[in-house]
Amino acid sequence: MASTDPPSGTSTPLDSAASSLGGNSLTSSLLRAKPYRFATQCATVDNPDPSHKDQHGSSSVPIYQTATFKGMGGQYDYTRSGNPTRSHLEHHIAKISSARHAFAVTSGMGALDVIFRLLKPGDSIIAGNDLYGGSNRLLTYLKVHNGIKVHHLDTTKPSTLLPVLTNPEQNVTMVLLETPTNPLLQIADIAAISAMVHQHKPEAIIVVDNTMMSPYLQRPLEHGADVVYDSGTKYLSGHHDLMAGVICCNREDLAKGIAFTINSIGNGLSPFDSFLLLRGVKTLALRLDKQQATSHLVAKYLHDLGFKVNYPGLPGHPGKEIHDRLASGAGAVLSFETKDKALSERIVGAARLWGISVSFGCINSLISMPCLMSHASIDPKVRKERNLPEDLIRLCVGIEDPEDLIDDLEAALLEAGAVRVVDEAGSRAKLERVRTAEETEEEDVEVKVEGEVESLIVSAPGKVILFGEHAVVHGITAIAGSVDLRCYALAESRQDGKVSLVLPDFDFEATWDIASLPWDQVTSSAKAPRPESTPDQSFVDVLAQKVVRGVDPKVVQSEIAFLYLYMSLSEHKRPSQTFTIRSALPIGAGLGSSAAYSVCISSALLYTHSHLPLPPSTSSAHEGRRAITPEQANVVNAWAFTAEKIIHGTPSGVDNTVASLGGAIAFTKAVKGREGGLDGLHGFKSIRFLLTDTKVSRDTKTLVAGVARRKLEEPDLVNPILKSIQAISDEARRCLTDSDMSRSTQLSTLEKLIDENHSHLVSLGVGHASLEAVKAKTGEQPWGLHTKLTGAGGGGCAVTIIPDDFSESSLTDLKAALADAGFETYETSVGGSGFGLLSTSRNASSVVEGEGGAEKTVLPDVARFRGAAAAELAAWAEGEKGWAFV
Ligand SMILES: N[C@@H](CCSC[C@H](N)C(=O)O)C(=O)O
Repeated sequence: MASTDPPSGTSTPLDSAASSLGGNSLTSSLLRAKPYRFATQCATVDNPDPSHKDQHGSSSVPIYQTATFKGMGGQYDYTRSGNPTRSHLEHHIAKISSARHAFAVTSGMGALDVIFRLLKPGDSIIAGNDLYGGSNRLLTYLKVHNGIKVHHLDTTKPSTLLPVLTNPEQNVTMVLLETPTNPLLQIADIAAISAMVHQHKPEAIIVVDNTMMSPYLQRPLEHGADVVYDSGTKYLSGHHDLMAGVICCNREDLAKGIAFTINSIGNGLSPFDSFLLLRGVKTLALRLDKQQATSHLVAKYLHDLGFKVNYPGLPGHPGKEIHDRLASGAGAVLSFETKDKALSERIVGAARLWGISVSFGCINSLISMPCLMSHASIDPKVRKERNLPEDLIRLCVGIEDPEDLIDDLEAALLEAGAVRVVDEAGSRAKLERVRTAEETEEEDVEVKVEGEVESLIVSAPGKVILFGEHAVVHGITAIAGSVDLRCYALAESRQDGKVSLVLPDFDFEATWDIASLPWDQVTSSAKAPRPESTPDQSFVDVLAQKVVRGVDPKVVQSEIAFLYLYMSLSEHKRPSQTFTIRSALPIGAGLGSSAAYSVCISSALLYTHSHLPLPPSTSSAHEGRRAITPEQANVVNAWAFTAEKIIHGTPSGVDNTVASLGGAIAFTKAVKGREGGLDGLHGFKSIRFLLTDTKVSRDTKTLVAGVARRKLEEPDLVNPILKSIQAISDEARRCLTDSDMSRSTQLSTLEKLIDENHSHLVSLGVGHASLEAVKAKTGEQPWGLHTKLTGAGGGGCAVTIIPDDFSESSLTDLKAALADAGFETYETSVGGSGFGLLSTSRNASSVVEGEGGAEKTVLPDVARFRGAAAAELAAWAEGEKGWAFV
């Protein structure tokens, strides 16, 4: 193993004496202090031990072709444990890889095996679903023989890792990334994934296979990875005349473990191969520059002919933006599809200059079919599941003349019948790709176009604060629960390059040209997988100033939140969609309508933009409960919180959490160094409430500020009230979660707490005559019910608990009496499901028994959804089967 000190000529700070010199000396000192560029670093091999001089001054590192070393207590004793030629190589590799430690072993797979030995039985590893066949084979071995759980996930979408990462039953200790992947050249955001993994699983190690890029183009340790390995057989050596693997890391503990394994199993690189590899590395930059330049030409050539080409250097590559951030070039491997396996075989067979061979990185150009060669060890069924096309051709571009390479490829394409000549004039005949018979057939029947996304309906509940409003601002616990008045969003795909937001309840509709949206404003902080804790204000400002169409401030905020999430979650697909959003919740009545809206847009976008996998479809409402995992709900909640922040500035997070997760929660805000927290209250049966909207509008900000001012001016009055409210919330929490408490005791306890909390709120100055009127009416005989204001007070809504045995006729009478007094009532229950999802696609919609027992697929009645009055939406949703809920 080798550890690096700053390489000579790389970063020596100017000493003070030099800086005091003038003229030539200063200029020369400055020049000497400049770090060497990569190509120079490659070509200059420093001695790992600067005090050691070769006795003959050899220009090239000698091959210490010896198994043993004489004497005792010296640096080397046995070549398995260490060898001077290998040390030189390892030192050199560490230097060019931004690494403190480097190790050279006998192959790339040998390197991965050494790294995998950091795992223990019971550990889980996350790896990509597009990865080198040999890595897949070794992972399968670990799964079958070593008790290690392996999760193959789509690493191009970091959010898909979250459910496994945050699952307490999965002890994820390693995440293995390839980027670009082999053979589909897909991009994984090393920086985003490393940050996410380190946040959720600080003990997990991010390992990156950097073979495709080599340290010249990408140095993953600089982006947060913990361990990087390369098959040295490829670009590092460059000539396909040796097998080698290298491992780099910065962490001492990992370096120790790796060194121990290499010495124990004895797969350190031999002296002769170390010499050869060191020689190859010297020309790495030179070779790759040439290979990469030609790769761009070849990729463009194939793309222009009409083939689907995978190469991150092509403008339309879906991961290009991320790749350009991580790496300084697209590399020299590309793959393309012909849509016909036999045709691909003919092309490969017809190539002459392109040698049919596995591997890549050689100065000679190679052509291969991954499914028959490098990835043949992956079960064909698994290859199919992972969308690895059997017809895929991989090209590894060498240093030959680009014209010769393109000529040879063109000849092979023509001979195989993959292209035909359409115009022979000019120095190069004009060709076009011949569509396969299957493709032409498919085009006739295929209705789904590329870029189309799933259409679906989502819904999210509103919330009611049962206890602790206002006091929550001052660090007192609030208890809030979901209400079964919900917001609904229908997301439909279209194909005209436009996106629409339709809010029928506001009589609002806007359509934007997707291409004309300000995409340059979507900074990495605003992007998936997880939103930043604060929305990007300059992005919000641009949307507000240049893009939104509405006039009503509520509509404007909803538009901005929608566009912010749509653009942040679009990544490169930018799908054409229409979002129609309806709400059964009264707007601005303190029932969390904006949070329900935020959860609807967040979930609809996360699912239709494939950041989250759709839950399995279900045929009954009951089966759908808990079909959406809490991990997915947390991702939805995080983006909904961003939308809430855009709409409200600094919301507490209670509303969106209840709208995402459902049930009830106890929320305590962190105040003055005291820790806050948010706990789900589990195990209580939903409770019926009557919500009464007084229709008296009020300004929440003014009411909150009023309580704060009173607290400052009259601390002796306000502080004891806050203390009592804390006691009320504590008792409510115990009562709601005590499974031994009888239902009647539970309800009567809540009634008592409702009365107490209401009188405290009145003392805090947030009562209102209209609320007192509701309280008095509901408390009258024969009803005798208990009511409190909910939310900001000063008008808005009151909440009345309805005992289980309260008769329907009494309820009808009460509602009529309240309506006569000018109030609007909503019957609801508290503590139901969080957000729900109903797929409208052909495959995932519900299947019911039709005439004669035959099964038929029933699509949701979207026309009814659009046309129903707000009060009828719940009945419409009830009638639709196949909902999945949190
Ligand atoms: N028969 C070998 C195939 C090696 S493929 C080598 C290389 N990593 C590539 O992607 O071409 C095996 O089964 O491992």
